[in-house]
Amino acid sequence: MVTGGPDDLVGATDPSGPTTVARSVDGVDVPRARAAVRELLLAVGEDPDREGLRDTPDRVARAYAETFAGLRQDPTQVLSASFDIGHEEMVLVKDIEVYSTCEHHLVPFHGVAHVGYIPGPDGRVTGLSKLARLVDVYARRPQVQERLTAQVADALVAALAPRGAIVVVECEHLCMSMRGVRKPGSRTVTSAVRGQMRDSATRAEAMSLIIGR
Ligand SMILES: Nc1nc2c(ncn2[C@@H]2O[C@H](COP(=O)(O)OP(=O)(O)OP(=O)(O)O)[C@@H](O)[C@H]2O)c(=O)[nH]1
Ligand SMILES: [Zn+2]
Repeated sequence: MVTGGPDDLVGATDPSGPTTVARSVDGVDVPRARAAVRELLLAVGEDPDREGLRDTPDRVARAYAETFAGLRQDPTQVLSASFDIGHEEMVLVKDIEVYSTCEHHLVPFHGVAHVGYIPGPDGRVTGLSKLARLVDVYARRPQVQERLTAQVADALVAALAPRGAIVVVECEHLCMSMRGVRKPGSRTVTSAVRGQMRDSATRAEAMSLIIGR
């Protein structure tokens, strides 16, 4: 897994950016991203050389490296730290903040995720923070909410072999708020339910824990 920081710094001079140019940040080809952002600014009728925009292609390239860092992260590594505490009842972490990017418009969608599971017969659990990290791995990619929800549930099942798992994601999509149909405040709710969590009583228990604020 790649962590933060420039992978390679060269002292090159670029007419559209700062003197020291990061060639690659977290695996993102920065010169290429810079050139693309500059083109976009030109395409919408802006002047990328005016003072306020001069460093924008570089900033956006670095911001994208962070926004899409999940493309280069391995969810199995995130969940590798599991431990046996003999707990066989439901574990649920709710209201995990989600910031992701709609793959159709490349604008954010944001909200919360609730991630729960029932450990397998071995009582193996993972660290609570790892559930939030798992959400981030899949959120920091160009995404649709349904896939994000299913990927988190499936990664949990693959790594922990739990009896059951549930993931509920509630997000507002800025592509529906700030443009397009322009319906600010609408929230999309998606769920992925696996294994014993599909049983109606268990599912109802999980949902009541999620809904009960
Ligand atoms: N199912 C699903 N749809 C999404 C998600 N994010 C955005 N969308 C939708 O993707 C659709 C793309 O529709 P298109 O007709 O191809 O694009 P568009 O002309 O920009 O559509 P409008 O947003 O309606 O203006 C829109 O209906 C969006 O609301 C998501 O996570 N899941
Ligand atoms: Zn969108």
